Amino acid sequence: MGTMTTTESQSSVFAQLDQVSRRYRIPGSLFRRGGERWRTVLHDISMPIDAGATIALVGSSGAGKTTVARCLLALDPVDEGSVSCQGRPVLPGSVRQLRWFRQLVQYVPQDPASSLDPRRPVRQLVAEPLRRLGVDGNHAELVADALEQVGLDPALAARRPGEISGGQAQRVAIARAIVTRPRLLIADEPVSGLDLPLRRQILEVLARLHAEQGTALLLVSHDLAAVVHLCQRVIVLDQGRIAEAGPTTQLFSQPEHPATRRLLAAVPRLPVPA
Ligand SMILES: Nc1ncnc2c1ncn2[C@@H]1O[C@H](COP(=O)(O)OP(=O)(O)OP(=O)(O)O)[C@@H](O)[C@H]1O
Repeated sequence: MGTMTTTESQSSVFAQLDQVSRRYRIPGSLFRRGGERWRTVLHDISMPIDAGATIALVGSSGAGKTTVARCLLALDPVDEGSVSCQGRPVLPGSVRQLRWFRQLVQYVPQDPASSLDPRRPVRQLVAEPLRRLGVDGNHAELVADALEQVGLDPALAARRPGEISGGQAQRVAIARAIVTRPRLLIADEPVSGLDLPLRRQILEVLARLHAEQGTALLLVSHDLAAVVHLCQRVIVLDQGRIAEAGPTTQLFSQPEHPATRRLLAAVPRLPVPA
């Protein structure tokens, strides 16, 4: 690595967290003698994401996965370190300041179906990022294209969230996230709470997006089978630190860190080559 020039080492990195720490003030602690108390939930996280990569972020509940995603999305500020995309710093800011970044990096939040405004038809819900970010082009065509990519019947565009199924709503949320044609999609537990056939459908949508559009994926998931199916690399978080990271097959067949072993022990029949 030491022999790499700066240009070479940066050429394939699309976005990254560099030595990021994040902490929260412990509620009520303002009134304690001796000042405020803080709890650090991310410690020194460095995470380069190459263009077109498929990366899973795994770890037990509370390990810090969603916080990493929110820092990377500039939804949360970082207390130390930095976030960048295409070599430009990314700081929480106004829609106008972050317009370039929001077009490139999109998010499917946890439980996306509940984040859809029930009063609006699918067509408007999917078009919303185009309007908000002031994206040029024919919005109706971009919406139709996004709906097609997630395998939704164009006839659904006129319906409201209450008139579609849970799996369809999940796909609407993904369509809304990909309508700006992002280069990185961050999906937080996109298949949790879905039954097996729906899980497969959603994973296929994400796999196709990567295969056909070259979109990089960062998947936050407890579902290690989904991780094996979709992601080339895995990052294991444990108590706010990176415990272990590497290619999925290698990491899951020869886990070194106890946190990785614990995760694997909870899934007896993971389809990983020995
Ligand atoms: N707004 C907040 N204020 C204080 N503490 C927070 C806040 N958000 C998260 N935390 C704490 O940060 C830690 C990491 O939370 P985070 O949601 O990132 O974990 P996670 O790995 O995504 O968990 P899960 O798998 O349960 O979603 C947890 O201990 C959580 O309680």
